Amino acid sequence: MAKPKFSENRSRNARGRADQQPATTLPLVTGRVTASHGRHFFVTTPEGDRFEAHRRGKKGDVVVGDIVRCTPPASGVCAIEAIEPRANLLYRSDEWRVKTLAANIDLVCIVFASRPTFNPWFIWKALLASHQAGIPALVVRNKCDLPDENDAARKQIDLLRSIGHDVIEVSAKSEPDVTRSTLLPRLTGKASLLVGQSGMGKSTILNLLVPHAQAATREFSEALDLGKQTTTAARWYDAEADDWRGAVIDTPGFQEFGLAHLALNDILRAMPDIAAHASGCRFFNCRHLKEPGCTVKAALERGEIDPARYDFYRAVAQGADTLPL
Ligand SMILES: Nc1nc2c(ncn2[C@@H]2O[C@H](COP(=O)(O)OP(=O)(O)OP(=O)(O)O)[C@@H](O)[C@H]2O)c(=O)[nH]1
Ligand SMILES: [Zn+2]
Repeated sequence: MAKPKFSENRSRNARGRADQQPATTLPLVTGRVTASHGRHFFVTTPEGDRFEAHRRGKKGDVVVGDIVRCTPPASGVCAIEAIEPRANLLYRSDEWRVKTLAANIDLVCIVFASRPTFNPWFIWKALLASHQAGIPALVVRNKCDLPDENDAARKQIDLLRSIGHDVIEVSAKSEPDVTRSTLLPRLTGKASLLVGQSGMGKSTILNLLVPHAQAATREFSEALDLGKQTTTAARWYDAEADDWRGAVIDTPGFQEFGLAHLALNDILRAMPDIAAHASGCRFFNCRHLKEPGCTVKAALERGEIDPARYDFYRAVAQGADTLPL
């Protein structure tokens, strides 16, 4: 997994500012942020101890997956003093703004199924966001036991594979053992973030991989007195089963990936089916939207680009920065 430098107690994140200096002289405890709700966090140490944490100074900068240094817990609660540098950071967004989703992820698993009807844009957005964050992605088609009306799932898999994405097909509920043995070789030793539209089978897959996940969720809700309230933050579950080690990060109530931070170059790099036609445009900084003499538009008109993919490209590119290629 991209790494918990648990034993290190360095101060390179403290940046020498007074408000970031530890308020205690006792040695700091290092751990992983495994859950969050507003300004409350759960930090888990490498020994498996878990305690509630608050960010010193009430900064909104802690995200699930962070390795943090905390004051030794008093009555089960500690203060997060510093965040270790992150290997990567994924974003999500809602209607109003872009927010962080999770840090230090090794693999993004994008789950979809033929029922309920999936939205290809969700998959494509997740692929863009993963690519931009520099994290490999694995597309998981679940519920293969259900009929695939109009072959929508099959066509999607063919498209994704044709542009170089890794896709596996499972039936988490009807074939749990096969699903587990298909997933484990890909997930072992990694921190894998599960994303998917509601009802695609994320929870079923999570419970298959980390059987204690439900109990851990209950414990978290009780400790923070959340009741039935759901949270939009991710949750990190360490798996220490006999047959595998790794972590699975669940994203309940997940809405959208934040793509507002993407530049045109990022989008094209993550869409090779569009980028393949993006050489020879009349303008060197062509955005392949309305410019005359555009080779992407010409390829679209010749039927060499999937119109649905171009529509998606256009929607995302219209919100992107204009950087010359
Ligand atoms: N037929 C079939 N049903 C499945 C499969 N996997 C999950 N389901 C069912 O699909 C429904 C939704 O599964 P969940 O695991 O709750 O889906 P989710 O993605 O976690 O949904 P949210 O909690 O809303 O985000 C449940 O009724 C599952 O039993 C499968 O492989 N085949
Ligand atoms: Zn162009």
